[in-house]
Amino acid sequence: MTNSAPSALRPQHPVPRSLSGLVEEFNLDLRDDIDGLEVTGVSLSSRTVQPGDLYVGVPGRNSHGATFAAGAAEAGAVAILTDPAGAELAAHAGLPIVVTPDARAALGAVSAWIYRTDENPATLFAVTGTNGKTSVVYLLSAILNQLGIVSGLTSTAERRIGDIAVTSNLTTPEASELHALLARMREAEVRAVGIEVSAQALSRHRVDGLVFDVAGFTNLSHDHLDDYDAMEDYFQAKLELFSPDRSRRGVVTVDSDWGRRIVDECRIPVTTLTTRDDVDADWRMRVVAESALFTEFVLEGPDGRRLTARVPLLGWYMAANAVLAIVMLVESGFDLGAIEHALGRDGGIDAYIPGRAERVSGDRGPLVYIDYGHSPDAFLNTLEAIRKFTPGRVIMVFGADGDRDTTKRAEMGAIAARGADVVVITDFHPRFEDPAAIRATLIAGAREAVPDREVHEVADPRTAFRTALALAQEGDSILYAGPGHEDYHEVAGVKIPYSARDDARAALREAGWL
Ligand SMILES: CC(=O)N[C@H]1[C@@H](OP(=O)(O)OP(=O)(O)OC[C@H]2O[C@@H](n3ccc(=O)[nH]c3=O)[C@H](O)[C@@H]2O)O[C@H](CO)[C@@H](O)[C@@H]1O[C@H](C)C(=O)N[C@@H](C)C(=O)N[C@H](CCC(=O)O)C(=O)O
Ligand SMILES: Nc1ncnc2c1ncn2[C@@H]1O[C@H](COP(=O)(O)OP(=O)(O)OP(=O)(O)O)[C@@H](O)[C@H]1O
Repeated sequence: MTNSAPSALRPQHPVPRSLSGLVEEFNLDLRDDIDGLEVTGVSLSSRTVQPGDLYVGVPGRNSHGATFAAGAAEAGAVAILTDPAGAELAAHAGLPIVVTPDARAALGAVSAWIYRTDENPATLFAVTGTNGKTSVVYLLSAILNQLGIVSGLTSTAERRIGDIAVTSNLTTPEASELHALLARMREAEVRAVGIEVSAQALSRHRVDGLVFDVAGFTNLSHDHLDDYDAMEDYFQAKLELFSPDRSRRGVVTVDSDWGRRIVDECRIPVTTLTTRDDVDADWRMRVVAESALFTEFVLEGPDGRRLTARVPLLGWYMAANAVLAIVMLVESGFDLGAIEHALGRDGGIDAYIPGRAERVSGDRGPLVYIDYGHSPDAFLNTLEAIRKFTPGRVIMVFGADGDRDTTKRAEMGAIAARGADVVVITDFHPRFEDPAAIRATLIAGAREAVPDREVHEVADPRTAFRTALALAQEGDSILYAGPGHEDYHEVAGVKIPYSARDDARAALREAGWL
């Protein structure tokens, strides 16, 4: 069972720390009297302040956080930490002001100090890469549970401690939220944590104040070129995870040149992993059996070490994600034999990953998968995997994010047209963009790649899915890519409730397939 009431998980029994102690520890510039004041938490947003918090006001794209100091005071903040510009903006908010040159850069260490996350820390696993981060984090957590280790995770989908979960808004939380989560996990006696680390998190100080025990790399492909000028900048952002300030050791998938570059350019000890026959690596994975329901693999490593296991998931790449999780566990000190024993006893890795090639159809009718893939490479891999087990036609429903990397859209259209027999193009999160223009770019990409591909343009996602379903028969598969686990649709700044998983099930019932 899942409780999703609070929007963030914080320690339930925080131990107050003196504000003057904080000022002294970080050599902060004090502008007001703070004698006797204590802090029990830290928040980067006035909307999430809890009584006793230090409110941290940082400049953003839209506004300076210090503008919201009065709101933070009203919510119970005891003081504000900000930069000199923020100090002026917050001057009349009625909060004692503490100043540092770059408050965002200070946030990680300050949060670690307030929440004491360096005391008795759990083993920390970080996962980065364009695709597969969420999957690896869930696979890590599943294997840890099978080993009897209490674990926690933070992913694009949710932050989770055992049965308690909250929905995520960012892939990697801001440092204030991350340290609060780790403090809460310590209260729950969590001994190992899987943390999904985005490039943006590394560029924006979100994982500051932590050193990961093991960092894992999946792959790198075209995405986020709205946040980074070029693939090289995006790569450099990820490479930073493999530096001594960030991680003690690494496990790198070297299937791509990007992975090999991490090995060459990183400054920590790394172990390598491949799924390819033509690539050298310390560990090698081969798929030995697969179906629409599972993928079985053999993992071979140094000194003749070997493990056979299966994941209840579709596609070779899920086996690649699983072995990355396994080698990361081995690098942190777990015994491969013990892992094999635990997995063998349970018939494989007992993982459920919300919205990643998640099958929502039943025993009859077309197979329907809801997927979070929203990059060209994710489309390519998922389509290939589905094609393998589809005797009939593959029908793909998808759209593209508005206000995000526009340069990947034509390629997404092209890959869909090449990999599917029928393409239904719909709206995803148009945000503030014109949805018809986004659809037009996707359609142009599809038409240029395969001029005679059957393409339907259906703006409304509910109708789009029903259009696909009406075209499908027993033996066909429908891939609905994009929404994954999400439960909203973002249009012009408004989040409209919409769960593709629930809606697809409803449509299957209406059609008599469920
Ligand atoms: C580019 C980026 O990372 N932006 C993040 C950033 O926004 P920003 O600095 O522009 O903030 P802003 O809106 O100007 O506000 C300034 C400050 O005022 C505060 N504020 C604002 C309004 C208010 O009422 N009260 C208040 O206190 C804000 O909390 C913030 O601290 O700080 C905000 C608060 O934490 C984030 O919500 C926001 O993420 C936006 C939503 C975002 O879309 N980020 C994407 C690019 C992102 O980070 N994605 C990655 C990768 C995902 C993947 O791999 O696919 C991720 O890790 O999620
Ligand atoms: N190892 C992989 N290689 C290539 N594609 C993958 C891999 N793992 C997953 N994918 C594809 O990427 C999609 C997203 O997977 P996942 O959510 O695990 O990645 P992610 O890195 O967490 O993405 P995001 O940061 O956007 O959440 C999957 O549904 C699948 O289509």
